[in-house]
Amino acid sequence: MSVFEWGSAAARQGAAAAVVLFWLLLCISIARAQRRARQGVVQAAAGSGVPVLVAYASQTGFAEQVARQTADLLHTAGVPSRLLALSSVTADDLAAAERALFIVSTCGEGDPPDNAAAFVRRVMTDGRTLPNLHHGVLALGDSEYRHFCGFGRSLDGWLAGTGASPLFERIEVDNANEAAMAEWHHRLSHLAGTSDLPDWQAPAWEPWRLLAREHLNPGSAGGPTFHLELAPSSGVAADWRSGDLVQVRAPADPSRPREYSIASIAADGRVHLLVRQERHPDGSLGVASGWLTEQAEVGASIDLRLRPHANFQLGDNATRPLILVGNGTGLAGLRGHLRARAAAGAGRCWLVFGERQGAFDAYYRDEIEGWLSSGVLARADLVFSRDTPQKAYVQDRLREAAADVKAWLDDGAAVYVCGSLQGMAGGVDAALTEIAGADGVARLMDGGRYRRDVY
Ligand SMILES: Cc1cc2nc3c(=O)[nH]c(=O)nc-3n(C[C@H](O)[C@H](O)[C@H](O)COP(=O)(O)O)c2cc1C
Repeated sequence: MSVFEWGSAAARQGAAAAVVLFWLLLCISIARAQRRARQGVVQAAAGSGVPVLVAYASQTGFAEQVARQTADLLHTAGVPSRLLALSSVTADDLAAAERALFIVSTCGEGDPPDNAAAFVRRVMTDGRTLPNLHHGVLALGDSEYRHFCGFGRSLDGWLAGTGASPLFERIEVDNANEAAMAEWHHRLSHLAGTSDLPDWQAPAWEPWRLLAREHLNPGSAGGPTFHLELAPSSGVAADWRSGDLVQVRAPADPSRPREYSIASIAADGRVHLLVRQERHPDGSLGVASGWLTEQAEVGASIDLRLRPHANFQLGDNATRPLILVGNGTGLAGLRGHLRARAAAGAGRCWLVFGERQGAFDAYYRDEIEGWLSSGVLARADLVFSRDTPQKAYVQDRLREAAADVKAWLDDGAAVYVCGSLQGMAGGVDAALTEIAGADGVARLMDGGRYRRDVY
């Protein structure tokens, strides 16, 4: 073997050893990186003991119900969680959380629910980055609206901009669609590290009996409006708070339940509803309103379930003065509160109600007059738009009575608005903003003194 050959063999062996060493180092570093990545995923899934933040923004209670059930399921699987209304989530909460689930609906026209307004104003403009946060978004909506899941989408976009990492792609739920809810359940199982979570339980439908129905406005220029009374067929007393809703399942379209505000209190023993009969341009009846007001006979069995509506209950406002504002069938939710106040015998109330013609559309007139004489109502303004040459609406009456509205608010009154989203809710909001200022309205909203059930 020549020196050259020996040298060349040694060089070859050295080179081979270097390649093997390099390859070994590469393998070790790949294995470490994979282990780190695996740990990261496992940590994001199983967590490090920091509770999972479950935040909800809900207008009529569905998102809140799903959020509660989500927190319960995580708890069952041994994953600690912290359930908060989005309105009370701060930027610090998000910075401290490692994992957060957002369950948010959309209302108005692609807008956030009222109880998300403070979060949008304070946190979504904070400019903070959240690189340590892993998040999941369940966006609840209804594809019949133009801005489907508008708020869920903008929240998700904002989270992406903060540098937070999605645990999974945003799930959009169209009108409580079961497949999307099953997907959410699947994601929760993954997050909890178990395939064994109890099933997702939609609240059960109960048979109720239609006991009475009265047409309240024959001769009106508006659609026929009915007072209905229902009781559980089981005979077992049902329980709810004033402000709550019912969902009704009509036989012609069981997949799309419709919601109605309850116009009575549990002590009445019956759910009262105020239902306008809808008619489509082709003359056909609305599916649920037609069923309730015409097709179902008195005595018929109606599938119904009660739905708590925390945003519209009296809650902390139980003894505050109340300004109750609404139009049309929105009187239902306000009547529930007035009956609750009559039963409790506490607090001043002022009703501002709008409809078309006093001669036909003054629903529950005797009861309202009774409340005025017994003192349950300190004041009632019934505003009939077609009775005066200058059409006037509830928002106009609030403006005319601005000094009194201000005095009531200064006395700590809460404002409850029930009825049409189109026209009325925006008009009332604008009038209140003129009277109390934008900051004043924001303070009312943040303090839970401005509640809306609008549709
Ligand atoms: C007045 C009103 C406005 C709504 N606007 C929208 C909308 O713009 N886009 C949408 O996807 N869903 C819209 N929805 C549907 C709700 O987001 C959907 O019913 C959701 O399940 C309600 O959840 P919540 O009870 O937690 O508020 C609206 C519902 C109501 C009552």
